[in-house]
Amino acid sequence: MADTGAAIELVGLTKRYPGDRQPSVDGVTLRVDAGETVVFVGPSGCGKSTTLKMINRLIEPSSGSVRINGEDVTGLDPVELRRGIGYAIQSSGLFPHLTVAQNIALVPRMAGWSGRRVRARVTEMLELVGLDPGEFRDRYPRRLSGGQQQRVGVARALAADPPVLLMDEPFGAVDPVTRGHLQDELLRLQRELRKTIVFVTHDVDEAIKLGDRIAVLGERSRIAQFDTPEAILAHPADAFVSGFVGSGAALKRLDLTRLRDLGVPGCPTAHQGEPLPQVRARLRASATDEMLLLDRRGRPVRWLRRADLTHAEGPLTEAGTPVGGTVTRDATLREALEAVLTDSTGRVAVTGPNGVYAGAVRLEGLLGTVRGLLAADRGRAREHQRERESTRPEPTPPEAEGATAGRAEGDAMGSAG
Ligand SMILES: Nc1ncnc2c1ncn2[C@@H]1O[C@H](COP(=O)(O)OP(=O)(O)OP(=O)(O)O)[C@@H](O)[C@H]1O
Repeated sequence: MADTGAAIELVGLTKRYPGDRQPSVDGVTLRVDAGETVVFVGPSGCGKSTTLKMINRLIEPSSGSVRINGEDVTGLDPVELRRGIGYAIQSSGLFPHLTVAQNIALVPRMAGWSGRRVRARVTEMLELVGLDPGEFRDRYPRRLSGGQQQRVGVARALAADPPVLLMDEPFGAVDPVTRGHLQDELLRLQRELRKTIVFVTHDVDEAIKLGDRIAVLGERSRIAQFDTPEAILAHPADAFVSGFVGSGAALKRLDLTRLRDLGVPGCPTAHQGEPLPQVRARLRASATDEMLLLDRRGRPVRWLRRADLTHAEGPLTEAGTPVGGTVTRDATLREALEAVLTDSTGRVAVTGPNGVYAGAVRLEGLLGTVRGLLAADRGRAREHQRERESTRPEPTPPEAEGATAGRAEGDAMGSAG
């Protein structure tokens, strides 16, 4: 049975490595809700990994606390604690002398599961991450590609069904295409499992794609902004965040919404074999100049304009122009925009399962939708900011400011979400 997420609270979490004058992580305060994916993103060396490893106590905090479902974990036995927290890292961290199955089975075995239950779980986990158990179970890690190793790493992290999953650049070591697939897999898994995930990356696009919320971290893990990807793109809190988010924020935003989220607009359709006068009448009665001809299985095959129908004499299957590219209802707005921009007449048919007609999008309509979306994001982000400002603590007296500035900002941002 799936153990779904647990809330995580970091309170004034600080790490000063021995011999360092400055802490590497300075007073991080934030809350990750149960079942949420929060991504820590920030420049190299800002303390993302250190913050993450303090959650499962691979690194002991110098001060501050971590609470999981309200319980302070700094008092727990670290080994016991780590059994309840999945952990996936960039190099996959697989033991080279153990097979795939043995690697995945490690934590369930330590937790005392029966051999039968462990074997069933290994099979289930391999299927979950898209690897054929028969083919991969008995392989050693050296006989896997980088992407396959990372999948096994994720399977191992999930094997004991922990409510919390920590992921430290888990897809950092693979090519961009495989990385995209692994990200899609994680999104799919997360829709099913609803774990609480803290994910570290320095790739802002990855953060935008995967995070329910993103914590943009600056030096010493100071929280520069903690908000939804939409709000961060629409309204970066300061120059550091906008510099980090980079150019093209509006285009990045288009990746966050899929056509199906918006409801795909329809367009008039005709079926092969329908009488021509009936088809002409339908197009005349519609507000548009063009319709889609569907084949016997309901798949769009040709675009028909009024003039095509006026001159049509033979079967409709030879009238008009063939449907070139189509997009599915799962396409992101960016993919849909790309498709209409490359179509010579600025429209594209949308399909559902089995290529069946689901609607059509046009350049003008899509641009209007995108403008509306960006304006709504800006409105919401401004609203968030006003809320944050109204809950910000009273200004610190000048003499104490230097000592607590980082902490106070972390508190204000952390409580905002
Ligand atoms: N074991 C350690 N001993 C001393 N200093 C350390 C140790 N681990 C990390 N640091 C220092 O702490 C700071 C933060 O490191 P950390 O690995 O947490 O950053 P990061 O944001 O995850 O970086 P990256 O994106 O490059 O992995 C760095 O200045 C690093 O040199």
